[in-house]
Amino acid sequence: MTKTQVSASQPLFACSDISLDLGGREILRKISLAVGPGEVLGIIGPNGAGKTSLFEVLSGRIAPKSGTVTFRGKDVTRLRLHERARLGIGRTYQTPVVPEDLTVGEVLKAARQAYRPYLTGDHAEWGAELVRFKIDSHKPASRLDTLDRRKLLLTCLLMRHPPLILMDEPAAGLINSEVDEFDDLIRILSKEMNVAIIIVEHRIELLATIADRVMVMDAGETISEGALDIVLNDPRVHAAYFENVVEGSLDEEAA
Ligand SMILES: Nc1ncnc2c1ncn2[C@@H]1O[C@H](COP(=O)(O)OP(=O)(O)OP(=O)(O)O)[C@@H](O)[C@H]1O
Repeated sequence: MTKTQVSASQPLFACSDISLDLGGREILRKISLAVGPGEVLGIIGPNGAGKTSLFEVLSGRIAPKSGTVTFRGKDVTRLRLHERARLGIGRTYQTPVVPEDLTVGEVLKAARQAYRPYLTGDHAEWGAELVRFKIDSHKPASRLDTLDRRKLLLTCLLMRHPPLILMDEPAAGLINSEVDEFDDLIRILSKEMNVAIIIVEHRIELLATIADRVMVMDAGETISEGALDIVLNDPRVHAAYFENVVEGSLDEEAA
């Protein structure tokens, strides 16, 4: 049985007909998706397409106007962010915001104690090792650079072995050598540790190596979905990009 068949018959995580209004505007319209264990779904789309708003709904930060979100067959649409996090729905953000007043050790301790029963220091060390984060317990989190902020937050996430991670542009703000390290980690999580990943990512070359499927959004709707090479040749995808970004950039990225 292929991963696609698994996600179609028995998804780990899914949403169905999600619609969302914000500020009196329709932001999302009838979005549906599903992923199975270890499957990677890439989400692309021009600026303002609704990708981050969809993550707000999937992670539980914003309730949709209509539609359902399910995890392991259970309806979690009305569960809040921390309740979904406890179930194993992890999320990373475009901007890695850390608690400015806490030290690295205090952040890790708070993350361990957010779960019942409490996670141990071993769990934290395991997560840190996985992302190659050198724990300096007394260092204020506010003094970490972008890479280490991302690593600290991922350590907090990974220490509880989430079966699903929603990643919103995980390499934003990193320099090239740091990006490579992160891309390797994403591969390990999905391909070796069977973590399902839904990733908003503009870099076509990364999606070409990690994504099992890609979904393209524009103006709050899904306009194409399937294998990367298929969606990149979809006339609707070209139309969406050519109307929104510098002409030819999608072709250049795909080349
Ligand atoms: N709180 C809000 N109130 C009103 N409109 C909002 C709100 N948050 C987002 N929007 C609008 O929703 C639309 C989708 O925004 P969103 O950030 O989800 O898009 P995106 O695809 O993630 O874009 P980008 O690639 O630039 O991050 C945009 O037009 C944005 O202005």
